[in-house]
Amino acid sequence: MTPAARLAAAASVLDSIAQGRAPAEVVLKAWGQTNRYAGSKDRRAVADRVYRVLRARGRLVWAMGGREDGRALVIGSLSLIDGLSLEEIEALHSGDGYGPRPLSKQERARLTAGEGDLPGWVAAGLPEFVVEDFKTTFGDRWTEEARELMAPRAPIDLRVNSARATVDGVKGELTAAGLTPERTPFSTWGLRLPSEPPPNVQAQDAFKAGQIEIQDEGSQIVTWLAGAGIPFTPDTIVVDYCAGGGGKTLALAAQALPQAKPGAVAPKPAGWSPTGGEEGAGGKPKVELAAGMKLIACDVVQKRLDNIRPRLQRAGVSADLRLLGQNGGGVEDVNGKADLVFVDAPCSGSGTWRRRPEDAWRLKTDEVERLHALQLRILDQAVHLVKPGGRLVYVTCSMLTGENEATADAFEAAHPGFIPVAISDLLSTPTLTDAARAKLANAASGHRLRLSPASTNTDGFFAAVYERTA
Ligand SMILES: C[S@@+](CC[C@H](N)C(=O)[O-])C[C@H]1O[C@@H](n2cnc3c(N)ncnc32)[C@H](O)[C@@H]1O
Repeated sequence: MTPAARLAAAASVLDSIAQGRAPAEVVLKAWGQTNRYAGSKDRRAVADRVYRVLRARGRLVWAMGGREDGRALVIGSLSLIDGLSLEEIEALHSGDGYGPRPLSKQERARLTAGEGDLPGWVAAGLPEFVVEDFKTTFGDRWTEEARELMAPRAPIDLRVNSARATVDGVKGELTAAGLTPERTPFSTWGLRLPSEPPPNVQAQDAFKAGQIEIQDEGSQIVTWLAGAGIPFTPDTIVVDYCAGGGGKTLALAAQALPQAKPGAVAPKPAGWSPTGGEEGAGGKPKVELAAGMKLIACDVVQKRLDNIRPRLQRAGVSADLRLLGQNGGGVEDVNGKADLVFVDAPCSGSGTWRRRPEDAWRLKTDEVERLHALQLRILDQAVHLVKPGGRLVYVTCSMLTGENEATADAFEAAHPGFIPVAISDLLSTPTLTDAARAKLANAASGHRLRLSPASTNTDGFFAAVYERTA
């Protein structure tokens, strides 16, 4: 493909992203599959342009006079991001071959007009209502938080399944496979890979053998805090109330598993083979949860629960998967019995915008209000499961007050029987490093904690921890 044809392709992919709800990654993959003439370098170039545009979208829309179509955004990006002159941009828009048609008079005028004084939210690259929220939450730090939230090249974090392997063992294995893993600073079971070149984690033997899962360190941290100090015995009941893809279900389970010894050869699931084999389908897990610890993973979407099953098998753990009704029906037998109820509530996902910048422009204020109401409804249902003296943990991967502090405030007002548990009381868990203890003790506000790309180099997370008193 010519450079011009790649630009035309990027514009059309951007239009498809804007018209639907699918992640940019999925749209790009579909484009590659239907345009077989595009080689790997073409696909890389198109993806690179698309992501550069998505990260700078606010500024580009502003520069192009409010136009939001892919063509306008690509033209704007050539000027504002690549720094090309008008002549160079015109040369790429000759209309020849599969390249984009020549610039219109208006487009030329926009490119020569200059940016002028940008409003703060445009410069920050986030929707206006988000910037207002950030100013209130982060004060002077808001620009740094905004910049890092939309910054490219978020690392790929792995959680080592400590029942199957040691962190150093996996680190050595991945290094031998040509990757460059480093230990994560805060999770003792974490490894971090650079995002470039993109590592194919699923192709690694360690992944196929259930030794690693892709999980952001922030997600690991909130799960470690949730499980901190919970005595995992045969009578312990842990409920992952919004299990979704099962990432935190697996991490909750991992805390109850006996750990692999350093230097030990990691056990592989039955049926495991280096090519993937059938470990997910037929493999009988060799490692079981600490005898009898009961893990219940719930969701309102059956397909999500179905997708957890092979992950559980690969990791060698078991869980009771329960489909909930919208009113929370389906777990009545657990009422008042759970030691830990983990509510990783549906949210805007704004904590992951560095990985999915397209979502920033899809979010509207009324959606945040809808999510806030849903989060409260889910918490109202989940509280019934917690036993007296048991723990409730509310988590989001959101950066927004409306889904974090506002939801926690409303929950606390409605449920005085749930008292705050200070984050500082949970930091001694061996799954956190000393660096984490120092950092999180500072970052916490009593029983509430925020993590973010700028403050902890993780995705954005919020956690609030409670104990049921009566
Ligand atoms: C943020 S996701 C969970 C992600 C998951 N914990 C993980 O780590 O992969 C929220 C999940 O809550 C589920 N959900 C939505 N409404 C619910 C409800 N009323 N009760 C329980 N789960 C619900 C959604 O289907 C979604 O899978």
